[in-house]
Amino acid sequence: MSGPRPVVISGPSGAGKSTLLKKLLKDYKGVFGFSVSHTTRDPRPGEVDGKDYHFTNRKAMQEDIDKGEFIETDEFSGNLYGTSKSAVQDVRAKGLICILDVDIAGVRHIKETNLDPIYISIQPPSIEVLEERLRGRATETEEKIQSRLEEARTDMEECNEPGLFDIVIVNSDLDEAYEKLQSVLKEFEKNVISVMSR
Ligand SMILES: Nc1ncnc2c1ncn2[C@@H]1O[C@H](COP(=O)(O)OP(=O)(O)OP(=O)(O)O)[C@@H](O)[C@H]1O
Ligand SMILES: Nc1nc2c(ncn2[C@@H]2O[C@H](COP(=O)(O)O)[C@@H](O)[C@H]2O)c(=O)[nH]1
Repeated sequence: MSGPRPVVISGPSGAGKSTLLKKLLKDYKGVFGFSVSHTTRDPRPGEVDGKDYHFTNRKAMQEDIDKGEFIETDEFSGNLYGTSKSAVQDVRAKGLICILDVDIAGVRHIKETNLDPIYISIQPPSIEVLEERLRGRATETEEKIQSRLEEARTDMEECNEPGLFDIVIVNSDLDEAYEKLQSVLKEFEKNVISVMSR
């Protein structure tokens, strides 16, 4: 694919990916665009269909998967998630750098495609802090918190696997993590340095 390299952001649920991405997308309007994933989970209060996710059901999503409309999909904590080809194309058609937020299985699936993105993992400082953040967000049932923590343990172990990520950013202090994210993007996306530095 031509154009600037997309950016894949991954990391445990609750590590702070959306918080960092929302800030980046707001601060760099006209530079980055978000690939809106599909999911079968219910919307959280404040989430907007078509902006945060394309909220769907399993039958409809499976039909679209069978038609070959997805780059990658994964089952995460009891729900299906996936990146459609059109989600990425829509962003790229606008000339924006496409940002994808996917779990670690999604990272592995994308590695088998020709997308050729930059891979960034956002990690929490510890599983205890992650649990506090997930509980503090107050969006999950106890059962879902436990399932997300289980997925997180695997993610935290696997994120340092050689060659899997270009960079792992530990999100302890939000401002520091955001600084690091910006500097990593400026380094990798040399063609947009001037735009980002304005
Ligand atoms: N550095 C930080 N310090 C303290 N709290 C943080 C920090 N970063 C994020 N948070 C808070 O942690 C919670 C989880 O953050 P966020 O929703 O961005 O995580 P996420 O990685 O996008 O999770 P998910 O994958 O489930 O969407 C939010 O309530 C957010 O405000
Ligand atoms: N493989 C994919 N994973 C995705 C996609 N969109 C989001 N995600 C990941 O799901 C979990 C949970 O997200 P939440 O919004 O329910 O908290 C998180 O790790 C996301 O990164 C996708 O299209 N493909």
